[in-house]
Amino acid sequence: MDEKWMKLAIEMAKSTMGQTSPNPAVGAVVVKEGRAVGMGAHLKPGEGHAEVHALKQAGDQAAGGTIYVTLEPCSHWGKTAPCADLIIEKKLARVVVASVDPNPLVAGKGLKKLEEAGLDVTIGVLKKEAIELNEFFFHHTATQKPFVTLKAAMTLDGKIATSSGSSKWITSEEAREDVHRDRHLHDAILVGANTVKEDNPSLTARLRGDAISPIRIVLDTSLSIPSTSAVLTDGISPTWVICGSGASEEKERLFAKAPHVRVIRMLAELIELPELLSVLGKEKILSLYVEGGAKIHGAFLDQKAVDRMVMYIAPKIIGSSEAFSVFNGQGVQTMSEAVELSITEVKTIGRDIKVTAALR
Ligand SMILES: Nc1c(/N=C/[C@H](O)[C@H](O)[C@H](O)COP(=O)(O)O)[nH]c(=O)[nH]c1=O
Ligand SMILES: Nc1c(N[C@@H]2O[C@H](COP(=O)(O)O)[C@@H](O)[C@H]2O)[nH]c(=O)[nH]c1=O
Ligand SMILES: [Zn+2]
Repeated sequence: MDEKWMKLAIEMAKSTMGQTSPNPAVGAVVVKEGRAVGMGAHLKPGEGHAEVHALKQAGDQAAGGTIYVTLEPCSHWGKTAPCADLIIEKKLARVVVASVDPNPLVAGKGLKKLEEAGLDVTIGVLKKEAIELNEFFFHHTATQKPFVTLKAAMTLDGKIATSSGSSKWITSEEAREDVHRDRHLHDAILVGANTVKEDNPSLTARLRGDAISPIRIVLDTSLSIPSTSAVLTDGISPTWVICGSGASEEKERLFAKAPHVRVIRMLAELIELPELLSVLGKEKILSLYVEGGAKIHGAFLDQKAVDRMVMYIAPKIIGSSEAFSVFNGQGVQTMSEAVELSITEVKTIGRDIKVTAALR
């Protein structure tokens, strides 16, 4: 029966993915004599944790019951009171946890507190599913840098635009909606100055129904994008323009006039990815969706700053040696240096294919 209740907790946590960052997505169910008496998920950073919602609903039926949580109950004072203490106070008899919380403030302390208070603690029920749920949170806790997903949309012959720069559209409506779903799941989306100049993209998650648009990050060493660009003027979601140390102060002031725009100046002349990722990590960006173009993709590949590749392939051929391929930059000279991946998913979306691969 443990799996049945943990499955419910995981389903609830899954439904909140994309809205809890920089906190993990967490689900909790309180069960008493075989019946669910309380359930809840963490809905927004700074608000109640999953356990708090579930225990509130359970009321005094929680005493003597079991609580199933997808993540180890926290034991520290963050923006909210520690859940481990609340579980003890409400006299639960048993706690079932799917995954341990890697946050150094919690890591094992919550479980220890519960065991010392005499509760029966079970760990690891549906652990794999629970960890997959919070891959971005666990990665950021371990590295202090965002989990990087690199996404490209290409023709069957590996091009992202014709020699004249035409690229609308390569993939179909359904595939582009799938992209918007992935944008919703990431804290930030990143493109280079050339993509802004070529496509003037909005980089928002415009799903049928509701979606959360990520923070839009534009790598623009010399602040060269037009001040009329959609990302600078539409005010739909925050835009952070990253520039080199030598970019014009005048342009910086002009861009930063819009309330939703921030200019972040790097220490180096050129934007170095390791510095960028640690700056974003400090800004609590747990996940970064790198949408292009070829120069950006080349830089992330050359510097091995990618955790997952998502390739959309359309059944179209455009040919020409002048057409734009997916990765500019250095690349490798011999096949033995090729970047090795393991393909984790292949699926068709409408007439396109989506290939997801993890770096080995
Ligand atoms: N050209 C294609 C893409 N092109 C992606 C570009 O990098 C840029 O993000 C687009 O112009 C998206 O703009 P917006 O944010 O929707 O306004 N991406 C895709 O998945 N398929 C394509 O065919
Ligand atoms: N969201 C969540 C937990 N999140 C844990 O607590 C930290 C955030 O604390 P606070 O700033 O107080 O919200 C977060 O980094 C993670 O370690 N823990 C839980 O017991 N249940 C929850 O539902
Ligand atoms: Zn908590």
